[in-house]
Amino acid sequence: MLLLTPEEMGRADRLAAESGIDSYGLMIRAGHAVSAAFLRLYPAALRADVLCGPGNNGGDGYIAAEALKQAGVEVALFHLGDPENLKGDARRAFQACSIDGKPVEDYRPAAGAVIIDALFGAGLQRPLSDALCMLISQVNEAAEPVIAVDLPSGISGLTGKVQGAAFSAAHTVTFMRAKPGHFLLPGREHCGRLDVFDIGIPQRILEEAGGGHHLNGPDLFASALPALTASSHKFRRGHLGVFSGGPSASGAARLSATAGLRTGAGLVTLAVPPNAAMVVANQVTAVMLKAVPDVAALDEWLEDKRLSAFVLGPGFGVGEKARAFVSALASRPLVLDADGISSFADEPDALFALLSGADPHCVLTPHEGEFARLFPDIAADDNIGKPEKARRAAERANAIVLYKGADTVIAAPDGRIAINANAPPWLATAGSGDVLAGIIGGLLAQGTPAFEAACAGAWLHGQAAKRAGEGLTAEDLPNHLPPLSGVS
Ligand SMILES: NC(=O)C1=CN([C@@H]2O[C@H](COP(=O)(O)OP(=O)(O)OC[C@H]3O[C@@H](n4cnc5c(N)ncnc54)[C@H](O)[C@@H]3O)[C@@H](O)[C@H]2O)[C@@H](O)CC1
Ligand SMILES: Nc1ncnc2c1ncn2[C@@H]1O[C@H](COP(=O)(O)OP(=O)(O)O)[C@@H](O)[C@H]1O
Ligand SMILES: [K+]
Repeated sequence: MLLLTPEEMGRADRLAAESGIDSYGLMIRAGHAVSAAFLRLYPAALRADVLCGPGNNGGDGYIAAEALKQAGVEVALFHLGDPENLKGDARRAFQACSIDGKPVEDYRPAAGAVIIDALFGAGLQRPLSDALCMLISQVNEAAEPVIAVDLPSGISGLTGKVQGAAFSAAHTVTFMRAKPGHFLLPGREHCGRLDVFDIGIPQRILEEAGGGHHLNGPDLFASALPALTASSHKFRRGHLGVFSGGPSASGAARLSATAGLRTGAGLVTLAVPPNAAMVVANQVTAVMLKAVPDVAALDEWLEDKRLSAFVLGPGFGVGEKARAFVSALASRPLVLDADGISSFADEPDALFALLSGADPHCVLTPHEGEFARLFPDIAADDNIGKPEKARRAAERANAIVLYKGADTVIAAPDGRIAINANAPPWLATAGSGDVLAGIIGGLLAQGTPAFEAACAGAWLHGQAAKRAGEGLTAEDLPNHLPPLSGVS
């Protein structure tokens, strides 16, 4: 699903105005969506406390306040700054509002009221003042429900970051399209339940204004998933190679291998150091085994062109052997995870050189610590959010970067960005990342392009976790993957 950044939403606004759409009409519909949400969600509320800011977010608030008054609700109105300074549509909305307001400095939360937060939305530009931070923390502590207009004030719609302080809303009402900040952390947690209302901007304008950011879901990858046909044969379903660590460190690679097989790879082979062969042989059945002691053996194995993708990293061990193996694998579809990433901490440029020059066919799957090892300067840049960090990393590495976390972001060197939001918190369990690497490897092996494989992998991983339920362990995940033929 297309997401719009605040800047893109502003562009959509301008394009809508240029095409003859009445911008005040948009504001009226936005304000009415907010008042309707209040009436639907809180029919027993004693009062609506509407807090209006100095821009169009405040304008939506004035429209909502008047509509609630007309519906018979007791409304208390508070404004930030002098409302006589309001401009454009917000000024018109203020003038059309028949409620006398007070300065927001006078506001004290009271029991039984529902707060409508119309202080700042897409136009938030800098951290909030100390006085506003204090007000917001009082409201959050009072724990009366907050309905946020567009975004909880204090949350950046671009990055999801808190600018000083932010309301913890029970509901957020936004318009036309959600923004990245609704799904990125900590923004997602401040939004409560998110409702997106259509206020009448045509789809073609939204598509012209936006394009980079998407919410991850089947619309991004379903058409690129492998489809089974009557003539399918295991050799046509791809052969995934997964590299294992030594005898005491093979569990992670076994998890990846099982996940790759469950995702539909026709064949999966665990490549093991010879001293791990017996241990691993005792643990696997459908997954095959091959002793690959060194790079010479790997080069020989790679002559088999039916091997169509690889996973390297889970439990592999950090060091020279990993770097040498990656060097041999760099031109093939590859998921580089965990130790495979950390092995390049001292020389990330060596990895980027290996991956440069071809169509991106490698998926890097760092968690926060691994990301900082490969991209220390990007990780340390506090001025940008997670999607931009992932995008810059993808561009630098010429690879798909799947930046893990509760708000996993997938980015491609060409600028495509997907934010994944279907993962339940119980996915934070040992070995779940190894399963994710295997799912993506299984898709790469079947010919799914790298960006789509990474997006599908993150989404399928989240769905499997939901289906397995709370208390799952990583071993449960492959058994709960949804059938690919049902993904649409
Ligand atoms: N298509 C759309 O996008 C529509 C948007 N509407 C509303 O318009 C809003 C965006 O309006 P604006 O662009 O006017 O932006 P906002 O109303 O979010 O905020 C802009 C105002 O806040 C001030 N400001 C920014 N950060 C501040 C800070 N930290 N401390 C104090 N003041 C600060 C700015 O100087 C400016 O006056 C949306 O969030 C939405 O609620 C609706 O009216 C309907 C249509
Ligand atoms: N709070 C959370 N909510 C949802 N998913 C999470 C959360 N924390 C981590 N995850 C996901 O769980 C997986 C953990 O992977 P990783 O950090 O590599 O752990 P491990 O090495 O133990 O497998 C990632 O896919 C990550 O996105
Ligand atoms: K708001």
